[in-house]
Amino acid sequence: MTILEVRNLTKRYGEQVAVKDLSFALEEGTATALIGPNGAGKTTTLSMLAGLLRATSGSINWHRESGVGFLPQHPHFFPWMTALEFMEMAAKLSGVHSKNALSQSKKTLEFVGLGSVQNKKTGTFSGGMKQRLGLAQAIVHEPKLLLLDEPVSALDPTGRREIMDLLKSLQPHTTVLYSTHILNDAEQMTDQLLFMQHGKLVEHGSLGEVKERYAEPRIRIRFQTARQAAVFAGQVSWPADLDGSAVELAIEEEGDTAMKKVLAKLADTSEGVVGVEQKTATLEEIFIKVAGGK
Ligand SMILES: Nc1ncnc2c1ncn2[C@@H]1O[C@H](COP(=O)(O)OP(=O)(O)OP(=O)(O)O)[C@@H](O)[C@H]1O
Repeated sequence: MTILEVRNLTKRYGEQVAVKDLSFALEEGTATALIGPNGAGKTTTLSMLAGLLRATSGSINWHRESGVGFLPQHPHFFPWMTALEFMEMAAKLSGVHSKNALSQSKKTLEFVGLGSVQNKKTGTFSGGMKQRLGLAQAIVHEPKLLLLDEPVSALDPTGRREIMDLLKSLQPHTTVLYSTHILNDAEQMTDQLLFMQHGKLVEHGSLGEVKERYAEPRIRIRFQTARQAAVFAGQVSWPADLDGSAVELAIEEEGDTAMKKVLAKLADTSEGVVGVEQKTATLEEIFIKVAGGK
């Protein structure tokens, strides 16, 4: 079921078009990563979806009764409040009945790993703790749709992994749309990729679909020594790039065929092979290609 549908969404600031003719849909229970270079229009898009910014034109349709949670890129916490006080306030503002606000806040703080510091002032919190608190305030009312603007970009790798794991554990009950600069994280949790540039959607699809579109089939063969690699590169008829003691072959053939041919060639002539692998483009490589090419 489609939980949110965006059609021809546009936001102008005077002459500047921050978001242009953006259309996409979110299916219930899925995770969508919104990626794109600085200034692409990600924050503007999420702010319009969260209802904080009025669109210049276009439409946003979603089931309002399912509830929406929003984590802004730079959430503001009142430093003199304890985490629990802040959460109770956030819970009430999000429509949690006041008699349930305390218990719901405690439960959510526990869920994001802040249970033991619930009575500490938020002003004393580290970046990672603040990010967890930001996530907690976004989910305290158990929304069906969660919008997160750069939920992990300010964190170290451990913190990022923890937050991503928390987000994954919300699925499939929650539909998540999040922007990120950390493409490795986007690869970990995404059913759909939306790639924005200059306010426009320039690529979208599942991770597999996008990868396939940009895949340049290559086979990488690692040798014990650079000399062995060079000898092999000189013997093959395919385009070959040397990379230290490895050779990368660009072979434009269907799936297994290329690999079979390479293995046959290796069995014939080569010494010192320590590994053979089919390479697929990483999201980072695709990002650079898309961002550089348009
Ligand atoms: N209030 C504003 N007034 C004028 N222009 C704005 C305003 N807010 C954003 N913009 C412009 O709109 C464009 C999109 O900005 P936005 O913050 O949405 O990008 P972003 O993809 O979130 O970037 P980042 O990854 O750096 O957060 C940028 O060119 C920005 O300068």
